[in-house]
Amino acid sequence: MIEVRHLTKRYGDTLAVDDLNFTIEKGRIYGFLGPNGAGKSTTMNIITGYLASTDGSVTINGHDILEDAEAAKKNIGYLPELPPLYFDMTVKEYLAFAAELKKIPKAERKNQITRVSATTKLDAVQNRLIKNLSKGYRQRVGLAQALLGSPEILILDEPTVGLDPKQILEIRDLIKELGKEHTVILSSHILSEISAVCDYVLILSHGKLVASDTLENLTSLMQGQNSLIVTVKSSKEQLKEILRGITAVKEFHFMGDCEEEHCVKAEIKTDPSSDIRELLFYQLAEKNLPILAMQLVRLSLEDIFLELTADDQAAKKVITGTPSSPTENADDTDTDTTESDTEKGDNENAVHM
Ligand SMILES: Nc1ncnc2c1ncn2[C@@H]1O[C@H](COP(=O)(O)OP(=O)(O)OP(=O)(O)O)[C@@H](O)[C@H]1O
Repeated sequence: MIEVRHLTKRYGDTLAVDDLNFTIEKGRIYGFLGPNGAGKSTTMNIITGYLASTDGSVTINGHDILEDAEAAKKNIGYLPELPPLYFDMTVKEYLAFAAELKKIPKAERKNQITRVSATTKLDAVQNRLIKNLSKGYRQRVGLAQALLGSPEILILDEPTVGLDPKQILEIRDLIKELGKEHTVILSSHILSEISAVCDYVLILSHGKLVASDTLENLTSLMQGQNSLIVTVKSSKEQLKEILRGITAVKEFHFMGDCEEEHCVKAEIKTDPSSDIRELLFYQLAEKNLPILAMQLVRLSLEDIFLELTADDQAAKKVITGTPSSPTENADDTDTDTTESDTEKGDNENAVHM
């Protein structure tokens, strides 16, 4: 649907987009995520034909955005970070104006305006001046404008910036609805927004793509395994003996901050497909070793984002595509195979099975 190949953009000495390659497929909601200055807006402006690239190509449904701009742009509805609204127009006037600009045939304009107004719930404010609308409603007008011409793809640059919490939820729900009929690319630096709305995540850092995968795969790729933190009323030796007998346990280490007396706290890493909580409970119960706390830890998108966009990490880690290529993640894993009881740091006393 959209093919981005070797896309590069320089502003003078600033390399804003650095050899980007990715493909957008039909029917998904894509999250375009990255810290400020990562190159999200620049990439979106190039994909939508608002900005020329320094190098590389963007093809939309087979049409090159530079060589075949009109045909390519027909497939895209764009809501820029600052929507180009005319504040002295009413909603109805503005949508008529936008329909004309998009060269929608005159006979179809009225129907299309009625349709996009209903979708974005603008019916009640058709005759209001845009300057008198709330920011949430103005954003709906921007979305309605993007929907004119029934484009297959919607590109939304930070669509909830500056909205209040209620408006944010309304716009998110609207985007999810739109995702049923359109392929959506949504840029945001709000992680909860991407988690709540998107099926697929592209993470940019310093103009480079550092991750491209489903949210689910990203989590399991980054994590590689499940992590369980337990506090048990036992000695280290007793807990070690039990953990060594459970085949799904990949490694464990003792943590230094057990609050209770005569107890140990350990982090246990297991195969991602295994949940050892019940087995561990029964085995500890058999030995009369009470569990005081047990917590399954999963990586949040925030953890993944911070890891991938940390300056030194971005250069060396690239996660793309299927979950069957986790080797780039291997340097995450502590390969120390020696056993140690010292309680210095979390990874210094790791015991690998
Ligand atoms: N017109 C411009 N002239 C010079 N440098 C620019 C211009 N536009 C963007 N840049 C620079 O290019 C880099 C990428 O900017 P861009 O706006 O694409 O990032 P972004 O990820 O969208 O950030 P934000 O979330 O802050 O909008 C930044 O270093 C920015 O300062």
